[in-house]
Amino acid sequence: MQADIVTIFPDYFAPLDLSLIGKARAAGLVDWRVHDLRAWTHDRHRTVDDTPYGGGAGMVMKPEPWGEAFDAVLGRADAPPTLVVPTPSGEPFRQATAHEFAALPHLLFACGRYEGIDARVVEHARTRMPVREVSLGDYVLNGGEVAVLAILEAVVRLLPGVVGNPASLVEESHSVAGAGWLEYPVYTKPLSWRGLDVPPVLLSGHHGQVAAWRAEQSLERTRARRPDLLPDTPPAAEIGDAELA
Ligand SMILES: COc1cccc(Cn2ccc3ccc(-c4cc(N)[nH]n4)cc32)c1
Repeated sequence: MQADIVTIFPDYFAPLDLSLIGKARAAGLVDWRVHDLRAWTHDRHRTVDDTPYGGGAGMVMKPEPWGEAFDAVLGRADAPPTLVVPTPSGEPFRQATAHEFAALPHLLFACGRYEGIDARVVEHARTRMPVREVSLGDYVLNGGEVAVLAILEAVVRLLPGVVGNPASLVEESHSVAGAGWLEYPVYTKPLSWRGLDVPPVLLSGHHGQVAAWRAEQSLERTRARRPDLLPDTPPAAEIGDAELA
């Protein structure tokens, strides 16, 4: 997979060379290039923003540098990349989205700042490449860089050969392979820690009983914390009331 990242804060992506994602790059499983948007400015102050038409607080990112940055990336690409634009108004980025992105050969990430990017940038981009505007959640960041770091980690770890034990990708929370329930609690040595013991079932050696316990734990957690993932099951509090009734 090839990823191009356009940002006014290229140093944000230095951490990518650490950890698993860095190893994936060294193994040739993914390559990314970080581009400073200001490379496509032509004024003395390397201006990337201006005041919003229609008034309002803050500044908006000018379209010209973005257009030239995309021209440069497209000009070097054999086929158009998919443009990924983090924004509070995007479609929710979920595990299923990560799987979709992991199947794509080339991603181009646009990291906005200020109050966002002039809308014509995405409008024009749609005439020459697929575009996905994605939100990481219902909260507002100051820019797209943190979102791209999260998206890249979620996507690259799904690439074949990146994660040591592919089986560990199957049981995960929100995994599309599983029921999409939340992760069950995990334990390791010591057996007892500060008066807290490992659940005995996990020491039983009965794989069926362990699997059943883990499924129940996942379901219980999902009901309590994410009833939205079980659309036809009311939240735990209501279940308690119903059982008491
Ligand atoms: C565009 O509308 C905005 C309204 C108020 C602030 C900002 C700040 N901002 C600039 C670029 C940018 C890119 C992504 C995000 C973002 C994504 C998620 N899930 N939360 N926040 C926020 C961004 C933008």
